[in-house]
Amino acid sequence: MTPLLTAEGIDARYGDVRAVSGVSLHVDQGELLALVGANGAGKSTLLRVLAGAHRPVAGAVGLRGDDVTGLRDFERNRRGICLVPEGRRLFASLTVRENLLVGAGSRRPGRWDVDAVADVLPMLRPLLERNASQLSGGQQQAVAIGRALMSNPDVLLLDEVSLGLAPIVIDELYESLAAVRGGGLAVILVEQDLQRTLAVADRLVCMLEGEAVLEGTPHSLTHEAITDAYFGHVATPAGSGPGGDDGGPTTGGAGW
Ligand SMILES: Nc1ncnc2c1ncn2[C@@H]1O[C@H](COP(=O)(O)OP(=O)(O)OP(=O)(O)O)[C@@H](O)[C@H]1O
Repeated sequence: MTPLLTAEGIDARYGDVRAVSGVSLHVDQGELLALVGANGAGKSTLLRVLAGAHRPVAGAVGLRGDDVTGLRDFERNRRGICLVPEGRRLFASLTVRENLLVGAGSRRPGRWDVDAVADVLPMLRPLLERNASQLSGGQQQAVAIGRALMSNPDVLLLDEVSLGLAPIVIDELYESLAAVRGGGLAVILVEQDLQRTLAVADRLVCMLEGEAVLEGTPHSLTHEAITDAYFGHVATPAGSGPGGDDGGPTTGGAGW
């Protein structure tokens, strides 16, 4: 079976800064692939390369076997790749409903309209006529996800959806994500909270200093292997385990 979305040998830079180096990965229809790694590992850059928002210096992006490397972000959006970037980027002067309708611009056929979005993101239903500037962080994130769904994507790229949000709001967003995934949608998720990631991911790829250093299913990988790949060392020094202050993974308070 041809994977839905592929990256082959991606190199990406910001001037002299090498952000992604030789990364290959794929996601299948209906699969949730988690991208994990420390701050600066290259996860956001890789998502932007997949979405067409950052041009790689080498490598190729494929969608259903077609090479889409030369297509711009809006062209890839029309073909079913949609990025929810870190930072939400809503139109502050528009209502929630209007922000959602902006996402429908690609006019791809599919199941998503304002009502269907409000069904899976119920916190939005009472807010549809409210101005986006009046929303909490969690509500803004829900709008950003809903706006992406309105484009009827085949693959959704989610960058740090839970950043800065209260745990109860994150729980609600993850419940919505489970509802959203029906119907074969593929998701690539960047998330700092490893415990949450392991609970929802079908497969994960760990990045370190721009490279993909570990890949497998949550069941096939030990916590030690993930932690070592995350930090780039073989043994975890005393006092610097996951969830510490060194930019490492957070575990939502539960040890693993
Ligand atoms: N706009 C930019 N200009 C210059 N360098 C950048 C820019 N954005 C990212 N970088 C650098 O590229 C590298 C990869 O960053 P990237 O944001 O992709 O990593 P990340 O894994 O998503 O980290 P984070 O979790 O902090 O977002 C880092 O060294 C970062 O400093």
